[in-house]
Amino acid sequence: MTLHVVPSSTAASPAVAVTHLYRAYGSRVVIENLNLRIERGEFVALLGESGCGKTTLLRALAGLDPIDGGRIAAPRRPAVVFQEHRLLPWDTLWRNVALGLQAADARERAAAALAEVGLGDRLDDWPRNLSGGEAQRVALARALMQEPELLLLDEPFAALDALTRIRMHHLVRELVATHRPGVLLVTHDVDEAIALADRILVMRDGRIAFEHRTSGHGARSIARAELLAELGVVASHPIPA
Ligand SMILES: Nc1ncnc2c1ncn2[C@@H]1O[C@H](COP(=O)(O)OP(=O)(O)OP(=O)(O)O)[C@@H](O)[C@H]1O
Repeated sequence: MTLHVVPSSTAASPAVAVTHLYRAYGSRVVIENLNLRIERGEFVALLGESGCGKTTLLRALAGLDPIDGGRIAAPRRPAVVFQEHRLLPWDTLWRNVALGLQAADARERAAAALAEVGLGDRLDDWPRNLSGGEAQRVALARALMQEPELLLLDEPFAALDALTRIRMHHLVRELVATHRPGVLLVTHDVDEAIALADRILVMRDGRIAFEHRTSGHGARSIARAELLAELGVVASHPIPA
């Protein structure tokens, strides 16, 4: 438990640079010599079998867990959106988004962030009145308030119904195009990764074992087959088209 997230300096620096990362729980090594660089404005998705260490990596990048070796260089503390919204039930939506910000314009800034996610008319509403999709919109607004250089998304759409998930995909693409943070999305959904990411990583044996750059629709079906094979999902009975 030695090194941790250290600030990186120049404007040209990436959203995050990870070198030789190592993390173990007792004798169980989960991350070993992992290297990863995400540029600002770049959308990266991380796939991998259950238990391969995706959440462990994300929590280390977020500064929520210690690391046992290597280096994580980030210009600023990353913002995180989890699968569950983690809103405070006793605070109104704008106060949840403002995160205790004491500035005189805190309400105004929270209102702008909520407007960006389509909830500009719900400032004084309460988390209990939100649908699952709306709650995740508020969680995204709260993350954007931090003006992150790196946005970490830990399966934020997994609990949503299919249509809401597609709407959220459009929204998150828009927000990333506007604010240009680097993004790391942990997901189990190969199609979600293909729909959203510029670059898809597969984690295995504690490191990044495979990398795919998405480019245009023609390449997407190839990418899907390739990614499923990397994830060890091989159809013994191909589904007819
Ligand atoms: N606090 C902990 N103490 C001990 N072992 C842990 C702890 N957290 C995670 N692990 C172990 O580390 C490994 C990686 O877990 P992690 O949650 O990072 O995997 P994951 O890829 O995110 O899995 P999933 O896709 O199922 O969420 C697992 O074997 C898990 O049991």
